[in-house]
Amino acid sequence: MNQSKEQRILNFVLQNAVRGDPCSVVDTIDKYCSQKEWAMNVGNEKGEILDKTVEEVNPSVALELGTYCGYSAVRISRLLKAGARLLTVEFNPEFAAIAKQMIEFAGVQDKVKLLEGPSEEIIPQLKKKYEVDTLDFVFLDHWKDRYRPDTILLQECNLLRKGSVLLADNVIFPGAPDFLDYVRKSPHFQCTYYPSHLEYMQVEDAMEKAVFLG
Ligand SMILES: O=c1[nH]cnc2c(O)cc(-c3ccc(F)cc3)cc12
Ligand SMILES: [Mg+2]
Repeated sequence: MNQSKEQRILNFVLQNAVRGDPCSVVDTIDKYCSQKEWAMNVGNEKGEILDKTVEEVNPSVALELGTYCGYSAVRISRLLKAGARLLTVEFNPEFAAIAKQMIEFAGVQDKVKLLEGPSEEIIPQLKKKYEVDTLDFVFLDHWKDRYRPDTILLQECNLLRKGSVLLADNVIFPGAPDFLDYVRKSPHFQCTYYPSHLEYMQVEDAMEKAVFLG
């Protein structure tokens, strides 16, 4: 059975990156996806915006919606302080299986918990099943049509506190216009727009930061 693109990305990392070195895993994925096969990792340009936001927030508990191959899970978790954790949600079982191996190879498995299933089912379980009180940081990078409903669901589940930071990928391409409209019009969010480019391409894209005001 011929391999998936995601399996080829993982194999390239296993053969070319340094086990236990998250930066080498991130750099190796970027090398493969810029030179051989495009893939929907956040990439290095937007990844630097992600890094700066994570460093600014310095979260104890972070949530990622949309794990894919684990690129941003590795990127985020490499910046987390001792004892901090990242919960990452992936709906697609094939992607989750790849991400699990990627996370373990990078050596960040003790900081990352990979949750397989739809975000709308997992978010309501975070408090009781995953012992979350509130989330300090949320990276939205899953399906654009879920950004707005999942942001509302996070509020309904009391998972946000004054100062919780949401960062959304792809608000221009593929685009999440209903999410942008919602957070920018809501009195409960203070928004900042970060123009950038689609990963590995010269296409315009952007990230939106939305800080929950309580
Ligand atoms: O579906 C996506 N989830 C998360 N991130 C994405 C991302 O960064 C890019 C894209 C994407 C971009 C261009 C294209 F022609 C087709 C798909 C999709 C996702
Ligand atoms: Mg994305």
